[in-house]
Amino acid sequence: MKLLIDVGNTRIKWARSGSAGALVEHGALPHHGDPAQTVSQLPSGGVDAIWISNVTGAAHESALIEAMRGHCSLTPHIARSTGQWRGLINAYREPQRLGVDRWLAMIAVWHAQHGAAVIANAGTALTVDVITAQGQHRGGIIAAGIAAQQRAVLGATRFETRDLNGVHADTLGSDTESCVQLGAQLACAGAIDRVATLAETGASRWLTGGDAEYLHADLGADWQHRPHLVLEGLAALASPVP
Ligand SMILES: Nc1ncnc2c1ncn2[C@@H]1O[C@H](COP(=O)(O)OP(=O)(O)OP(=O)(O)O)[C@@H](O)[C@H]1O
Ligand SMILES: CC(C)(CO)[C@@H](O)C(=O)NCCC(=O)O
Repeated sequence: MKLLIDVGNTRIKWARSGSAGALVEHGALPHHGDPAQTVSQLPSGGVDAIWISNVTGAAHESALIEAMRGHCSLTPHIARSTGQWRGLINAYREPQRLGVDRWLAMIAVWHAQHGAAVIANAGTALTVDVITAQGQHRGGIIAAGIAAQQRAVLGATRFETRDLNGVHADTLGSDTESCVQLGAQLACAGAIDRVATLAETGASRWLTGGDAEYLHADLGADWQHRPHLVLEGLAALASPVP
């Protein structure tokens, strides 16, 4: 059994996968800035390999490796962005600078279907990437995610707001909180839609990340909500070459 771990800026998502690569169990935990401490809480029974995607930097990576050695007596494989993977070509001139979570989400989609695609990851940050039918990554965008959009507007202005938790706006806002909420939500949905116009006609559309479910309603039925794309990409990377 493999233990797959996606360390994001806010949360750790994890799953276990069997020999066929399917995810059989999964979960998510906030790490409060200390991912190494948090991974020590993950289930370790029956695990014979560990694969990690980490976007929190080199210092956390070293701590994560040590934590997993202590927790499972295994040295984890650390996923890296590379120039190509089984016909998928990275658009970055310096491929290793592409966030590994973006690369893994693209790998998951390319592994599932060799075709043109738009992949949006709505997490702490929002990223959207485009690949062609030939597997060429055209590039993408990085923007603030919904919560970061809200913090940005509240930090740059002086109006008073009440608690934004639990505020959901599905029509134009009629108080400060719903206006701020809808502004952040539509900034993300609008950016995703705009990037999608740059993709080939007929490109499949994929949505992942902690805010994906929430954005799905704004984006429409041609977007597939796949909550675990980064973990699916880790499972594909860990799979033997066919
Ligand atoms: N139970 C939850 N706890 C915390 N955030 C949640 C939860 N459910 C949904 N979210 C939303 O998910 C967002 C974080 O998404 P996700 O976990 O995909 O990000 P991340 O992987 O940590 O970030 P990134 O990939 O940008 O580094 C939060 O901003 C929040 O709006
Ligand atoms: C943009 C995030 C934070 C999204 O998780 C991550 O993919 C990352 O740290 N990327 C590195 C910068 C880049 O992708 O160009």
